[in-house]
Amino acid sequence: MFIVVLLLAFIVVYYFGVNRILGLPPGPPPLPLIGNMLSFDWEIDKMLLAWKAKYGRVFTVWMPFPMVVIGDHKVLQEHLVKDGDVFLGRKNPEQVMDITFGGLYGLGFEDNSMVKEQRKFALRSLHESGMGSVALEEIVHHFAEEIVARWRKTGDSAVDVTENIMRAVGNIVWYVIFGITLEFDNTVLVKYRQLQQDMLPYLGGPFIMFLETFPVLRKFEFLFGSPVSKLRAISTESNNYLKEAIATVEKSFNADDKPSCYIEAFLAESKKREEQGIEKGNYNYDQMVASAASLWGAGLETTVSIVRLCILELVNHPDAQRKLQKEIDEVIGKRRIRHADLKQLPYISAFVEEVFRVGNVLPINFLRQTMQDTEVDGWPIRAGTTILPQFSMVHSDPAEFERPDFFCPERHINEEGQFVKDPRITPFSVGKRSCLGETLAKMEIFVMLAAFVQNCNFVPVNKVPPAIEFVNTFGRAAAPFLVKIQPRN
Ligand code: HEM
Repeated sequence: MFIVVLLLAFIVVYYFGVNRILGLPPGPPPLPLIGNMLSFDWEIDKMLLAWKAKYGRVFTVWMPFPMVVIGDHKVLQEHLVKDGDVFLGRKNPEQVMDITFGGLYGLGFEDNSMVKEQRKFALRSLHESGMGSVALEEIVHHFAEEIVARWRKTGDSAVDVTENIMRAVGNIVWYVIFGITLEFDNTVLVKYRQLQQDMLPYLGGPFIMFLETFPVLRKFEFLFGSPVSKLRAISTESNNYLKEAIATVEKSFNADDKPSCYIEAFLAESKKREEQGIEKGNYNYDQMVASAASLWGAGLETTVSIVRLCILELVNHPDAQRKLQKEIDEVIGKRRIRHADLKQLPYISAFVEEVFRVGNVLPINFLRQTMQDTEVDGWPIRAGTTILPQFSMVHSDPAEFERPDFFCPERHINEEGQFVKDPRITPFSVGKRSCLGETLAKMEIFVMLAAFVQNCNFVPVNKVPPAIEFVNTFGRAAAPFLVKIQPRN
């Protein structure tokens, strides 16, 4: 009896007082072990906005470990941008990284001690080997035109646009990593992508989710149907695709040539260190494989998701589609559209900005970790605290955007008809861990969308356009939909 009373007293104190005792900002009361997980809803931003209304613009949520949520534009700018180095760390999924890559490697979930060096190297090498270049834009055009040619032949059929977009975006990321593209119908990328999808049920399963908080559970995996060994088997198979591609780059690699992709730049740095007798440090094979996986993982589904959503919005908003086509017809005509033309195309900029606002491709942003003691909005925050910079909450906050669920590119057009960039819309996040591929993603999305509407009309299969519904897992994407594609003259 005494133990039961003690246990109940502990639960009550924990429920009402744990945030205060730990000096964390207030938030929904958590339960021991499971935190706020019972309240979890995949409509994450709606759930978080309700808590923001109740607890303030900085609050604590336990999933099941505590994280300080920032979903306010001003606070994000004031702290994550101005104090970038303080918010540089990640709360890394250490167990998942150990199972899939043998440790904290890659770009995104690397060890916090190597983030500055590896991020700087990746940014420099991606730019030196062509990210943002006209040559890469040519490749995007090539794939956009291949898709247009295929779609223009689809006649009266109902088309799922996903696979063609995936093949194009997948090839572009592959090119950035390995310096080659594959034939459009080559199945390697489709198979590799399928393996990533096969991992999702295990990654999202309760056992793996709890493993991060209670690593001791790994000893009892036999009780849970061995999700760890299944995850390890799939990731070994998928890493083998990357290892084969790396081996091909190694065969033709010449250290005297300018690197043409991320892997060549990595090999060059590693060789330089070897020749100079410097410790190879983080320029090792495991880091190279995991970085390739990070670039693919971060660059594929995100971009595919936004391009698909552009098409879904076009079908749902025929007026917007006509405006885009009119703008392109008047400014560009029939010639190939260049990324540099964007300045003269305010409506397409506004359309993409609005897709970014409603798209929110990461339902929960990557978690950060404070590198030193600091304060956020008046709350003292200790080094090592997990931070969730949930910028997407800003995008769907009715206090920031009138009728946030309503898709309206005109929000971003001023009275003079010019596009006005809204600083509150930050789909690539903010601060020193923001997206590494922003330049590439924006160029891909613009070039593809422009080529698609210049050459095709997207119309509903029936009279009513497909519903705009989202499927949330680790990424957020529009549910499968079909459209009809009519060639424009
Ligand atoms: C529409 C497309 C994309 C969107 C919306 C997007 C968005 C994001 C977001 C929100 C983050 C997390 C930032 C944070 O921690 O706060 C991120 C990280 C990252 N993205 Fe992207 N991304 C896109 C495309 C790409 C592409 C094309 C690449 C490269 C090929 C890429 C590479 C990365 C990497 C490596 C990181 C981890 C950065 C770090 O941890 O320092 N992303 N991205």
